[in-house]
Amino acid sequence: METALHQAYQEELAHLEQTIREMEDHLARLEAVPRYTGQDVSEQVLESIRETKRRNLAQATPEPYFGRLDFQEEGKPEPTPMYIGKFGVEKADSPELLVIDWRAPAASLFYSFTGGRDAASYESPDGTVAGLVYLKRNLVIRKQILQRVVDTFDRESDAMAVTDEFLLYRLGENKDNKLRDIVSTIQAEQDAIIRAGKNDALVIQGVAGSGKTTVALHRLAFLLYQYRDQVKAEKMIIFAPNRMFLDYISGVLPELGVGHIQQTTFTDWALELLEDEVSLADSGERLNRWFQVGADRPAADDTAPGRFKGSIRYMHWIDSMLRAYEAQAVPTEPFSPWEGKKLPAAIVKQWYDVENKHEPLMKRRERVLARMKRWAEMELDKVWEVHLRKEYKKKLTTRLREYGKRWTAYSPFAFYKELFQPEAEAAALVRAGSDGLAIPEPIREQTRLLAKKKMVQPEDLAPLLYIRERFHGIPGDHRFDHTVIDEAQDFSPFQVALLSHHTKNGSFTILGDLSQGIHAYQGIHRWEELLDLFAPEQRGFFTLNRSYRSTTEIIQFANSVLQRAPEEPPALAVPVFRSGDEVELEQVPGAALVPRLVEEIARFRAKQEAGTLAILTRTESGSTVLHEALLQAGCGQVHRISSGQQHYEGGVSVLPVYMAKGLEFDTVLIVDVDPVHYERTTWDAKLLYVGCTRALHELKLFYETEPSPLAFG
Ligand SMILES: Nc1ncnc2c1ncn2[C@@H]1O[C@H](COP(=O)(O)OP(=O)(O)OP(=O)(O)O)[C@@H](O)[C@H]1O
Repeated sequence: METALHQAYQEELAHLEQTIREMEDHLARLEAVPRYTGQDVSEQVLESIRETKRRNLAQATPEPYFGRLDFQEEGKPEPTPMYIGKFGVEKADSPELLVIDWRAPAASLFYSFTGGRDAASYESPDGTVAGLVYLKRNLVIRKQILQRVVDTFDRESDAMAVTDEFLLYRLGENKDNKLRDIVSTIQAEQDAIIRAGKNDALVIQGVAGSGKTTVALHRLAFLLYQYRDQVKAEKMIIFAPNRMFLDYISGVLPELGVGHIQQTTFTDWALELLEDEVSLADSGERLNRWFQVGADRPAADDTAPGRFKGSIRYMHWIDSMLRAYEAQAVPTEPFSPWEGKKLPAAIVKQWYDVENKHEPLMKRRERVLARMKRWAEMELDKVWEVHLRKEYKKKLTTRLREYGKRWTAYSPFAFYKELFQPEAEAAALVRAGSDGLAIPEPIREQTRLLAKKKMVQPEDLAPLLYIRERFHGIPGDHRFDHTVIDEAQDFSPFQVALLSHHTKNGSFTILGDLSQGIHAYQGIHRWEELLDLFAPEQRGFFTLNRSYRSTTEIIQFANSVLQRAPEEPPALAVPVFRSGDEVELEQVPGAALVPRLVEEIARFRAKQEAGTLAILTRTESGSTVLHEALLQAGCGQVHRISSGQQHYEGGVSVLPVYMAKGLEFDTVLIVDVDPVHYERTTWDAKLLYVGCTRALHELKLFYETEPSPLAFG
């Protein structure tokens, strides 16, 4: 065994040296060709090909590949080794490949092959390619140095079967403050999602730590490779829950050689499209209200403003209001540009209802008014008396302006605001098309009060954009080639329906976890709420149940939290077998908590590779107080993460548990795990579950007198 490993290492060392020599030689030759800056189109194309090769070679040389697969295609005399890396690299003087891009069809076998002696196959543009796998090997190369060779399958050896050894080695590493790519260890169930076709709306329910975010980012890189003639990076967009999270994931795409993909939050995107006509009511205050401890917390049912205004029923209500406006907008009197001349109202209506029917509402208005002007000018040309013509022209301008005023042009916000006014006009609109939906009085009142200050809540943004779309349309070139929605359990059906209008061909990756639905006052409660927005043949539903982030002990503990909740959990995470320390639930009297945490931080910092540690509090005010106390206790640099945070610094952080969603830390310490802060409710169970599943290697929970019923018993 030892000898075999040694031989494999020597063989790979020689191959690596040879590959690097060839790559460096190739790069030197390309660098020697002077950059073409002239106007000849074919020369420009050749230069751009050379430039891509230069870039790929420069990016690939430090770590040219991470995997090797020996595959004997049916009909071929012997197996051929394929080396798989982040970037495809050709030989200098032939189109033969030194390294295959991980996204290429042949490379898919490296991920989908999970062992066994039977024939394996992959799909290529020319059809299915079948054959036998002889060897699957993982290689770790850092800065051109071969660090590790691990065979996960060897047909020649009886001792070997596919194991997770290499995956476990990668998972055991400490993390810094950024999410990383996983190209070398993508698992078969993740690969199926990454390589799914472009024109499907994929909805992925994945347990905490199952790699949803990571998989979505790899999928973008795949789509850009596979459909390079149809999709452009700058036409793809990722929606993430907050700016700090965007900062946290910002490293993955550049690592995969992909740039220029738009990354935003729904709020930022919407406010920009609305040209900042409105501002958002204080989001920190809103979070504090929803995440407060005790009986005053509002119910997260369908009457919660976010659920109500995020529903498709509400979208239909807005629709009916727009229809009412459409029906009533055109003045009913004829247009008279001057005495004695009339354009019958029926003709104006005909121009509006028939000729411009397919235009958005405000464009229709503009077009009809322009048409009326043209009609009047033509009539004016028939007037021969010069003095009358002059007089009529003046009148025409004034009367057209007055007519235009009677035909109200709204901005999206002005229109939306009207819908909540008790006054006559809104009442008329309501009568004309309310479709029976009664807006609960508290919601109406709150919307009205905020609107007076030109403010809205996050759940008003989708309706506002919807109105904007109906008023002005969405230009074709403003639509996205692909849209990713991360933490989609916090999105409303209205938001997703709206985004589907902004996305070509229903090309979506929508991912989330219902067990982490801690914003249930605005998000979905079942995936069907989103799936039903897409035609059955155009959607796909995937589940990821294996959790890669945390140790077995942590996952088992987190699962037990969900199981102690009153409601049955949707799906429990299955840990990858990576064992670590037991989860600790520790009683610490109030005054002793800060010294105890200081001790934990010191112990953590003393480790060779310290990584990241988070202390999770139940509320934002709790983290402010604790952060201050830790600083007072001389704990050194500790970051406090609050809502509105832009960057994630790593190191030691104190934050409310709901802000930790999507992030991960080597060590997690959760305080106040008692019956007051974490009651036996489904909601609190989800919160505590989110907290526990942030930990990669170590999890400790603290309580003062009695542990939370969700953590014990
Ligand atoms: N195939 C894999 N190989 C190595 N690491 C992986 C793999 N899949 C996931 N991971 C790691 O697991 C961790 C969790 O990944 P990620 O944050 O994408 O999961 P998630 O499902 O979005 O999590 P959550 O819902 O809890 O926020 C990351 O550290 C990621 O690198």
